[in-house]
Amino acid sequence: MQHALEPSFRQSVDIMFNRAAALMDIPPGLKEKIRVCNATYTVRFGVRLRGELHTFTGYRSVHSEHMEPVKGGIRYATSVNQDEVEALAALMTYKCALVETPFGGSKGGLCIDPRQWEPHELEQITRRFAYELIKRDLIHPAQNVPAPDMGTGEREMAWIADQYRRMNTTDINAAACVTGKPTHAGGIQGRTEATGRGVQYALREFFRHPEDVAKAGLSGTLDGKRIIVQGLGNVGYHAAQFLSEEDGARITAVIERDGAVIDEKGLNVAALRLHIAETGGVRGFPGATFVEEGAEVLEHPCDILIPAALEGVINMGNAERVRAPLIVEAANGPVTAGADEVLRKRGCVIIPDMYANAGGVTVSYFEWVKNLSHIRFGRMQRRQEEARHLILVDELERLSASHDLKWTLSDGFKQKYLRGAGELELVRSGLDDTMRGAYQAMREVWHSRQDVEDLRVAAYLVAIERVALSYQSKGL
Ligand SMILES: NC(=O)c1ccc[n+]([C@@H]2O[C@H](COP(=O)([O-])OP(=O)(O)OC[C@H]3O[C@@H](n4cnc5c(N)ncnc54)[C@H](O)[C@@H]3O)[C@@H](O)[C@H]2O)c1
Repeated sequence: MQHALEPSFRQSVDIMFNRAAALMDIPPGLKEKIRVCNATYTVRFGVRLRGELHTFTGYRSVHSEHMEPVKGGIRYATSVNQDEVEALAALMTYKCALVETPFGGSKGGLCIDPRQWEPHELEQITRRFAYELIKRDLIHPAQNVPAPDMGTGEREMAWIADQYRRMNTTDINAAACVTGKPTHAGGIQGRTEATGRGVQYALREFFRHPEDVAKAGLSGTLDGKRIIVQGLGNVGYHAAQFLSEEDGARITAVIERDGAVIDEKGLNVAALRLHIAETGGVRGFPGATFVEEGAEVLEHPCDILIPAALEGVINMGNAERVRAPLIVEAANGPVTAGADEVLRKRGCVIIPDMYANAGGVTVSYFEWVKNLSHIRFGRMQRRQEEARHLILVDELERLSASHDLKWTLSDGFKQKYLRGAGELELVRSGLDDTMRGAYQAMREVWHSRQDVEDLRVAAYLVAIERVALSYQSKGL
């Protein structure tokens, strides 16, 4: 997706890293150690399908093991290559450090168009790929824990978990070898929508700071804001759905593979998703204007642009024409280093990928912890809550009796307080807390240092500092 003369995705990430690292007082050798990708494993394997042997190429990169396990999704797309996987693995290191999930960075990919294969064929391919990675501890609960990314979801994660279990029958922590599993197979509630939910929480947090909103030339709240979304997949769909349903934003355009649909009054996101599932694209969605050249819609006027599909879509070829004052990088690397500079000079505010899409890894962390603890997430907390509220209820009843008050506590009241927090509530509040905390960390750097121009450099500064501290305290 990069513009022909631009650096590659990995080089683009390096340029962004170096821009931040240049402002830091850490030894050059350590900066270099943090920047480079530790190792990339390439595998080519054959699977007999439809009477023929098909060879597939896959990768698993480990960017940084300053903390283990390392963490990062597995992508299925024909465009997957080593450069891309290494760039994505690097972003995982910085993302995990920024939101303080105790993981190093990793990423995997398989060169495949998943739409060309039947589910049972995909299962065979996924199990074979997983076998290759498990054999080398590149999938392992204590060493390397994948998750879904573009082209994969809970179905693929369930196959990977089962493959690991078959190959490690005595590992009691087998379920923690991968996150993003279905809830009935060791997953956690709220993981599927977590990245989109995180995008919503990131935007909410941004709009809680009028000073930051003004930097983008905007004002007010999310209510009524015009949003363009590219990619109505897992991340884009949930972000668009939550922002329109719960925050009053208008999704004025959606860009997909086959083109874009526009409706200034606001698209019905759920109906559009259904239309895509039924027809394979956005073309023909009732009541909306269809544009064949979808990418051009990235340049349409709006308040917020949310690229949620591929890297490099905002590049030197179109950056000058992108009119959104605020860009939220729901995808990884949607803005190239060159475009980043152009947009920055024009005053566009970018909420960077390593923060904006960190909701997925945050809730993956909760799932991993749940799997390792072998306790339903929220159960311990619920017991504590119950104990606290029982004391409260007792106290209130005692007080009302001792003061001869003419009321007693209703059963409904008692129920409400005795219910405690369920899994989904805990996941959501944990995610919200994480997104708020990480924003505050970035914001403090952004506002307190004259030499920090934007949120991206602020995010890198926070992340690199934490990784450096981890390496320094361990010794290399
Ligand atoms: N899934 C996660 O939890 C997660 C977490 C963090 C970051 N991300 C990042 O978010 C992005 C999207 O991931 P996802 O999981 O939503 O993938 P997905 O496969 O669920 O959805 C991707 C969507 O983009 C669309 N698309 C593909 N090519 C396009 C093009 N050229 N123009 C317009 N639309 C196009 C696809 O049709 C699909 O609807 C990726 O950059 C990924 O790395 C995903």
